[in-house]
Amino acid sequence: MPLNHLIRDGDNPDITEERQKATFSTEELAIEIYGEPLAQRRREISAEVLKRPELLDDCPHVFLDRTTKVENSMKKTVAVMEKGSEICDFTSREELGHLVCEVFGDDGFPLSIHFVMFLPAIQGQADDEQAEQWIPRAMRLEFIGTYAQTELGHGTNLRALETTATYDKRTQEFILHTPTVSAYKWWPGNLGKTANYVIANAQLYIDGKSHGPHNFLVQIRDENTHQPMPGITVGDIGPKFGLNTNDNGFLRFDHVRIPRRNMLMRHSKVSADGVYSPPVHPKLSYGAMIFVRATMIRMLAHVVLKAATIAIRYSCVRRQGEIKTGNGEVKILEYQTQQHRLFTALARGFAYRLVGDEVKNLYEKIAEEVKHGNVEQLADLHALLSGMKSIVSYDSGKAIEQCRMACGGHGYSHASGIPEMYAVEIAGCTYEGENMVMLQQQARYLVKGIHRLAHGEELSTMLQYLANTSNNKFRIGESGVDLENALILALEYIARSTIERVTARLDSLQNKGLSAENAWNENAVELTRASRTHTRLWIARCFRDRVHRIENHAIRSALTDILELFLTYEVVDMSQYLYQGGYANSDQVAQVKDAMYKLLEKIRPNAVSYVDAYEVSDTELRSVLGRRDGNVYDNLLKWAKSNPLNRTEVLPAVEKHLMPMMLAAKSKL
Ligand SMILES: CCCCCCCCC/C=C/C(=O)SCCNC(=O)CCNC(=O)[C@H](O)C(C)(C)COP(=O)(O)OP(=O)(O)OC[C@H]1O[C@@H](n2cnc3c(N)ncnc32)[C@H](O)[C@@H]1OP(=O)(O)O
Ligand SMILES: Cc1cc2nc3c(=O)[nH]c(=O)nc-3n(C[C@H](O)[C@H](O)[C@H](O)COP(=O)(O)OP(=O)(O)OC[C@H]3O[C@@H](n4cnc5c(N)ncnc54)[C@H](O)[C@@H]3O)c2cc1C
Repeated sequence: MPLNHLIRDGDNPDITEERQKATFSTEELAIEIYGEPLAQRRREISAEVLKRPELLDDCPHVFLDRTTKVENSMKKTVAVMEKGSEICDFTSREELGHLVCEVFGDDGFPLSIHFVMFLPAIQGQADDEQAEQWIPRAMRLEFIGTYAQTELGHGTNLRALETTATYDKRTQEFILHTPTVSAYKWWPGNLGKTANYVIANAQLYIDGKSHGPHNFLVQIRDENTHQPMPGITVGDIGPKFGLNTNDNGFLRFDHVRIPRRNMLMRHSKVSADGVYSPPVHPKLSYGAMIFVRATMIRMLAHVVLKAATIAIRYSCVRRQGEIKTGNGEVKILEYQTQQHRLFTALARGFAYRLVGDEVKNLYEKIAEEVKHGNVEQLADLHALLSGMKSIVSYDSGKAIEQCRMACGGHGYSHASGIPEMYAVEIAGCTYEGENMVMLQQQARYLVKGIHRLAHGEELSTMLQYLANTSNNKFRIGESGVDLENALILALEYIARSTIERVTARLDSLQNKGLSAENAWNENAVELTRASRTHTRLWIARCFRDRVHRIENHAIRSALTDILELFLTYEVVDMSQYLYQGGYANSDQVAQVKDAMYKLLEKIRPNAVSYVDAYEVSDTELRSVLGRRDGNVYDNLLKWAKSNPLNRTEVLPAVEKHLMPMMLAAKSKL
């Protein structure tokens, strides 16, 4: 009985051959990733979706124009709401998330920001009475909401947002106003044509005094007619690099009045007579961003694993060139270069996915404490998430792009599915805090860590490695030191030495009289590097600990290969830092590379089984190259023929423009 559960009759023999080579059970690995009940429920949900044409696309959605894409997703939203509860448990985020991926793919859908930001903002920042008033209605979808924070002129620097919310004691209302063009809200997802309500972030003014940005619930469209409310100007911002099914929008408030109790008042309050009570932590109104930064790690990893699924499966059915002349053309996955770009992407996908679970759990624990007023761990969480969202969004983007290029010309076609995945995923470098800015948020925390250490103060668990100054020599190959430990210690050294070096430079510039701000800006690139090395270490350690906890021996062994590949790749990628301070020599770095190349060979026979175990259905994958059955060429031809440009043999535009030109050219002879 083969260990890979996806073998079927009629599949491309080249892919069946791969599946027969599996050395671990793909079903058991799926259970390790998703947990037993969910792994099964995901399959059942996928099977149910296939039976319901109203949940499926009539044609590949990349052939549709934007208006039709938006309409299509609205139509499917209604079908999901009507029939979805027969298919999945709506109270389970995981089940619902899977259903959404099957039905909508990556490109957005009308309720995405309602569920990802609007509801979480209310859940975290509304007081109990407000939550009781708004959440049940929002959950029943009596209205749709979004999160409107970014403005035309400011997204990063929240303290400079221009929208105002001025308290009018006389009527006990806030007046929401957009004073300039640059103060238009710009970008919020599903704002353009869908949402009835927004959580608007605006500068709170009471008696002429500013209290900084706060969140307010504002109705922008009538619940019955969907017409903009008085004082509201709203619309879609136009096509984007990706996410074109999403109607990201613009919004202007013209002295819009809302009741006092529409300010979200769990943490900050304004009494009827205009007395302001500040929150226990000044950044609690940033809670919805913290939530998304925590959850986006897994979403981004999911996209990497989908791209890896496509490129690895395709690389087993694509034959091109010979390794040994006369022996016939090989599957392109036999090339070491192909394995290197794809298996490292696979390793990053698994690492980010499993570490993403840990981040989510940590977030949930700290969010619960914050809800009860304990903000002790908020700074640690903010620093961690600032680094995580930056590293995972950027390195996932690189991995997806490698998967795309590894598919050659067909990777450039939308038939591969990867261009859209890349366009959606890479937005993660920008939204929820532009990466360079977020890396610097984390760098502040790291620099503080070095200063605390110098003053003999206690460090948080996350930073304790900064005190390990005896780790100053690469121990690869030493007896009693296994590969994993040597690599983790090397990553610790890289992070510690980078953070120490940049902190020393900052301190020295300030000692010479430069202001703290200028010294910071002069070192900003190095500070972002310090953040990156720290976060990559944190991911590596967290991934290692997760793999070590696996009880099933065969699965632990399968994921240990992936872990070791991940660690060797990370160390090789950052090896220039190992030479600083003489930690390692070039022979030792060559040893790491050799270990990495051996791991590529070891992973090769299981490559298809690793991605099969991640279990993304063909419906969700929306890729001709990544089909489970490996029957790529016939289906590429079908896909091309179904393209609307091929509906007529002679395109009306050819008749109208080119033919007259050519006829005229002939008549001149
Ligand atoms: C895959 C398909 C998916 C598809 C799904 C797609 C969904 C996408 C939806 C996207 C939605 C959005 O983008 S919504 C909009 C998101 N916007 C953003 O993320 C804006 C980014 N900007 C910010 O977060 C802020 O402005 C930031 C850069 C942090 C600076 O804020 P401030 O100026 O207020 O604060 P600073 O002076 O820098 O910092 C003062 C102190 O506060 C701390 N601090 C700052 N933020 C903090 C926070 N959140 N929690 C705790 N502490 C915080 C700092 O560490 C400092 O600590 P000390 O050092 O100790 O003093
Ligand atoms: C797909 C997508 C969906 C979005 N959805 C929403 C949404 O639902 N709701 C919402 O409110 N917003 C949303 N946004 C907006 C998003 O949050 C912002 O675009 C993001 O926070 C970046 O801000 P910005 O556009 O002002 O970039 P800028 O801050 O203008 O960045 C431009 C450049 O300036 C640099 N820079 C800026 N400040 C600094 C600094 N202090 N130090 C160093 N460099 C700096 C940046 O690194 C970057 O290179 C979305 C954006 C996208 C792309």
